[in-house]
Amino acid sequence: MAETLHSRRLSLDELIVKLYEIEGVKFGDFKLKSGIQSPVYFDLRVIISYPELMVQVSEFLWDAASGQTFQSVCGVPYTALPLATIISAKHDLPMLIRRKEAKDYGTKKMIEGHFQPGDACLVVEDIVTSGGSVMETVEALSGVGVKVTQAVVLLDREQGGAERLKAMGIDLHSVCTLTKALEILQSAGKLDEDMVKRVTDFIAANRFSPNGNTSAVSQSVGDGQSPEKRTKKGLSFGERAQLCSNAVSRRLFEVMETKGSNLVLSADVTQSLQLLQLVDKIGPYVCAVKTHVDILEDFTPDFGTRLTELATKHDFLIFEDRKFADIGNTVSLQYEGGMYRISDWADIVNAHTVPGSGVVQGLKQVGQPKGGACLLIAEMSSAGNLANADYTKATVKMAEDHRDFVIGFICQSRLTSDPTFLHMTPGVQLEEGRDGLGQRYLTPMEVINNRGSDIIIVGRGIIKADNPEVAAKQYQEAGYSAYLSRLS
Ligand SMILES: O=c1ccn([C@@H]2O[C@H](COP(=O)(O)O)[C@@H](O)[C@H]2O)c(=O)[nH]1
Repeated sequence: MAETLHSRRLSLDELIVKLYEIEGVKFGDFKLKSGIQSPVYFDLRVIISYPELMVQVSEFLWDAASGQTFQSVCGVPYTALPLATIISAKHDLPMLIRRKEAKDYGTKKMIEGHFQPGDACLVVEDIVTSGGSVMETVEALSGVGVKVTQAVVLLDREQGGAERLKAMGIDLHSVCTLTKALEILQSAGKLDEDMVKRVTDFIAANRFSPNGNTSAVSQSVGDGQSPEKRTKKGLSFGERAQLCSNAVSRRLFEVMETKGSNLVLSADVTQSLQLLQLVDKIGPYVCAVKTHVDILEDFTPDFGTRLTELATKHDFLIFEDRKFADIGNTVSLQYEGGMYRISDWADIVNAHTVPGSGVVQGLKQVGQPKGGACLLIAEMSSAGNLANADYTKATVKMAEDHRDFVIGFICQSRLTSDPTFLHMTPGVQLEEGRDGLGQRYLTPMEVINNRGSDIIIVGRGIIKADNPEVAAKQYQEAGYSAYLSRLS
């Protein structure tokens, strides 16, 4: 009878060669999601077709995490889910599953499985690059009170992920590093010296800093520029998506990149049907739709579901501009309950910071388990508003202190160089000007290119146009070309 993998533990060298043979790792020229050209590409999803190999990988992972104590194990979806399942079954360690969906309607939870608050959980991942996916899972677990201080990965690409996780208090144990894998594959005659050098150079030039700051991310390969020049131009929305540990900001950046839109429609109309019809027309041009649900004269409980269906149809996020501004307990009730049940359908809400950080804590308690996120109002567009420089600075600090739930700002200019924070600016029209009630308008070019914001929020410039769809297209183009000119 042929020897099966079950009958004998593979050595690390054998494991890496096997992964190469099943094309879990490939060498050549690959365009990554971020647009970067890479000489190496990992697709460890293929291991699900090799059950015996999956068992071997799981045992390596288990050994790499040995010596730690956990009450549960949780795989980063999707590739690491079967690996965590095998560890759970073989070592009688209860498993938790993190739902990958950023949103949760109704009763579904973000974390499935039984646990006690304060339980320690081992997070399992197949590959770590920036550490973003591990952090996403850690945050979902932390949101329900499960502690994570240890994570284990099959392959560490050595691009700064371990350091970023360390900065968040998580020790990353790896079965193999990319350097070691290259060494093994070269000795096994699978790679020549030239390819090993190409990959090593690529990794050295593409590292993430522990805090994800733009200045420390050098993406010099692929466009022939020096890291310094590239840094000055800033990162693309796609590159910033990869740095986000919050699922909502990551998704928003991805939608912006994919749809070529940094336009948010402010759907300030007073009839539900009018709003839904408007959104159905404008949906293709926007990355998010902003609502003021309390101005609807005919609100019914199915409003959220209908808007959510349109969000799925046109691939945008929903931002309820509720501007919470009360003590934590009250805002948590306002967010979750009442007749609007905002936390059931809005991906993003926002808050004034005047009550202090309790407002964020109250919102986080409700929103985080449901996959929601929050923007802080750091500056306003209206004439004579009281948000002075100190207030704005304190707001930025509050966002930094709650970066697991706060994803950015409502503001009039860029407030921080941290590429994971989103900057959204209202008070935008194609011509500068004012309305009769103190609203001040800047142009997309001024807001995005000159002031460094990311997103334009446009209401009446679209809604009151003769043809809102044509206007939305114009704003989409104006906003996105201002962003592209900032990058070039
Ligand atoms: O500082 C702020 C904060 C929020 N808004 C909101 O944005 C829209 C702007 O609508 P326009 O018709 O484009 O003027 C509106 O919903 C405001 O509540 C803001 O304008 N300024």
